[in-house]
Amino acid sequence: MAAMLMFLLTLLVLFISLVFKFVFSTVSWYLLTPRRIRNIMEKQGVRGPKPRGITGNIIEMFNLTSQSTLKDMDTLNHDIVGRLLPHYVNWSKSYGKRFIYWHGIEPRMCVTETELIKELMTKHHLVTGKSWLQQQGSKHFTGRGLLMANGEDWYHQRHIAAPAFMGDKLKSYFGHMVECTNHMLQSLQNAVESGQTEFEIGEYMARLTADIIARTEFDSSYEKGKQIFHLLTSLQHLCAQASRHLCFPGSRFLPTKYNREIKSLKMEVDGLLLEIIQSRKDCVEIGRSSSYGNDLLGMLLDEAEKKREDKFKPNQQLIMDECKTFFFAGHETTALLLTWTVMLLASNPAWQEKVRAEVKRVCNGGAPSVDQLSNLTLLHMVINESLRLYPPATVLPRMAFKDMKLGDLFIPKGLSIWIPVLAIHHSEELWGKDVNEFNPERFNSRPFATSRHFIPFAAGPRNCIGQSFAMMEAKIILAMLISRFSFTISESYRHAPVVVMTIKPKYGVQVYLKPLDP
Ligand code: HEM
Repeated sequence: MAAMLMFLLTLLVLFISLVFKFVFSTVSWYLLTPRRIRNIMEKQGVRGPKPRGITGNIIEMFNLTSQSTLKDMDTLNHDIVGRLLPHYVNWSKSYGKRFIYWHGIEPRMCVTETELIKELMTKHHLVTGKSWLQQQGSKHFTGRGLLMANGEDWYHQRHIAAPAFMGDKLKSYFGHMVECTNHMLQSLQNAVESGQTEFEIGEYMARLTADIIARTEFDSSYEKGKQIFHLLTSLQHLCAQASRHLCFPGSRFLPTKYNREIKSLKMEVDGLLLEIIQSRKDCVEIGRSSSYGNDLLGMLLDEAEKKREDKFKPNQQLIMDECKTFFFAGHETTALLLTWTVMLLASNPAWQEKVRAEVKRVCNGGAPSVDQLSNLTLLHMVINESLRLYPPATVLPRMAFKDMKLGDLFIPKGLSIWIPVLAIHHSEELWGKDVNEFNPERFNSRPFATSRHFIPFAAGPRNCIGQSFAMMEAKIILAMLISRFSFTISESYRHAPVVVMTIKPKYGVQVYLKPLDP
């Protein structure tokens, strides 16, 4: 009896301490820490809009962007910051260059000063990273893949993936890129021959870049991986709404329609990826193949095999997360870059002609060779200008995991620093009066191309791992497209950029295509 009482008492004490711990961490998480961070930043003169309960400023941001993107833009101009980041415009007017706002309970300090940004990206990459809210938001999408990894995990994952994007390995993708582009050009040609004149070029670019990433990184193809790609796109759309669903304590555990939908999609994608991974393993086990393959998936499987005792050895879930990360990061961003560039060239015929003449001169009328790519300087300038006006990643987030100094500021642990890339790329102060005009000439001088306020691929050790891959791909595709077709913007094109994780044309980009004489 006494033993029984003792047991029940222990259970009770355990239960009370668990409840106490839960209450304390909830109060600290939702109230004390945000309040502490706010006080510290206010004392340093960093202020911002008043947060509303646990939703912070999310509702205000949501209402402002819903309003500003309700209609199409009146004309085809590139003055898009007020449309896509209306909250940034309002708050920077009221509170200055540095301000703090609340994404739910997560404090985010917006910074546009280039010196601070450089310091943050180059010096503090190991003590800053992706926040809990961001990680939770993409937990069922790209999971703990490279894009969302932090600290030592990030370091090891980056180390494993980096060789896939360098030197000869990178050059080895060239042939695949040309082959996939030829395939797309042929389907455009067939459509033209059957009488079609208008094309939504975004669809073609999305399919082409999916095909390229599938072939180069996973030895598959768009057609083979179609089901995975569609499921991933649906997952991405759901995850883009995550912040609205994650504000409330414990909301991620509730069986809401949103949570159920997202989990079931994730299970479906993972199931399909598992089949691909298993079939690679089976090929090695039964002796049909001597290695897991030369692509990124093969490298990850090799690593999992090699480092059996290592705590950083990629497990099955991480391999699947990495596949999803590279597919998402490596296909959509490049497709958008290409789509916006076609829109810009279609509405700027003089530049289209200049680039076409350069491609003709450099490539002698054929597809470019890997060595000729660096001679396509005008095309390079056009791509940069497109990345400046429509950077696929509009903001760069970094959360401080330790107290640190940034310039003259003391940054407390738990504060997220947000770099509004789109606003920096459209700053009149940094780029001059013609900031919202398409003028690739501004990239003619080298210092501009490498300047600190041009950061479409981020900067420092945690920059885009696929930057060279993306630039090579974009140059090949645009050079081949421009030498086969001339294009003008269609009357049905509606200029309506929106942000759904990345900057997208809401209704696609419709162009008229005309085949050129060979
Ligand atoms: C025009 C095309 C692209 C743009 C504009 C772009 C932009 C970016 C940016 C801004 C980041 C930093 C994100 C952050 O830290 O929050 C990033 C990271 C990343 N990108 Fe790209 N990217 C492009 C193409 C690619 C391609 C082709 C791949 C792979 C094949 C790729 C894979 C990645 C990965 C894995 C990361 C995470 C790197 C890390 O955290 O260490 N990206 N990209």
